[in-house]
Amino acid sequence: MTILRTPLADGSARGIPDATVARLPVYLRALNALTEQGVSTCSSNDLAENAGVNPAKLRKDLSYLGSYGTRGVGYDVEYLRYQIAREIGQTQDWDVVIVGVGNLGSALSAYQGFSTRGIRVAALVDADPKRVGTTISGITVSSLDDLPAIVEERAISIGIIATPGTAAQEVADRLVAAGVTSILNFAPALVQVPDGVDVRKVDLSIELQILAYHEQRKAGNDKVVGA
Ligand SMILES: NC(=O)c1ccc[n+]([C@@H]2O[C@H](COP(=O)([O-])OP(=O)(O)OC[C@H]3O[C@@H](n4cnc5c(N)ncnc54)[C@H](O)[C@@H]3O)[C@@H](O)[C@H]2O)c1
Repeated sequence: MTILRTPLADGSARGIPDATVARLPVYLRALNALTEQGVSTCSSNDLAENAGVNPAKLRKDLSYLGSYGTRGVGYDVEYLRYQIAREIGQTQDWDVVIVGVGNLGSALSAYQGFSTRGIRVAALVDADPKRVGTTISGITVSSLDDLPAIVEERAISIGIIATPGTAAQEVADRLVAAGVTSILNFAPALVQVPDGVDVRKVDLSIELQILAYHEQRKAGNDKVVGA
């Protein structure tokens, strides 16, 4: 039996390209589904099909983890789940703080799907005195001034910005000063952070614009076909 092992580039998550890291949760979801179906081993083709990616891309992605496929047998589903979960930090729970609990922040705090990914909304913070002290999704909203104490007490390293764009930089600065080292920014503003702090920006309007672009092209193509 030949064990196929590809060594890690540098043995750390930093050695894995961002695009691969972004696909790892998709593989994990596909592996979870296979486990639920009672499947214990799977080929890269099966896993790729379940994950909706090209098999060559999947094999390349898994090679960054040190792929543990067995020739003729495939991947051990349970072990691969463990490997991916470990790589993306899902073997431990991560407490996050949401800053800005208006429409979006409240909705995010109520979302049940984070917990299955090891993400726990541990604290809610807002600048509006009318919101501070209220309870949303079972969590009492704290004042922005309490952010350093909250981050320290709960050992929070991830913060979500759901404030208006005009407040985003100030909030990012406060999160970083409090000790947060990863930020998910929903506000429509770019924020500057020091080295060592990771920021990811989510912009649903850009995603929708991309779909609108494809719709426009489809409509254009239809015209050409129909002409
Ligand atoms: N990225 C996306 O895809 C996406 C989608 C929807 C909304 N948004 C953005 O998310 C943000 C929130 O949207 P919303 O509809 O929830 O707005 P909202 O007005 O309902 O809520 C904003 C909240 O932020 C609080 N806030 C303002 N300044 C603050 C500060 N300095 N510190 C802490 N809290 C502060 C306000 O008190 C309020 O509770 C906006 O910037 C909006 O543009 C992004």
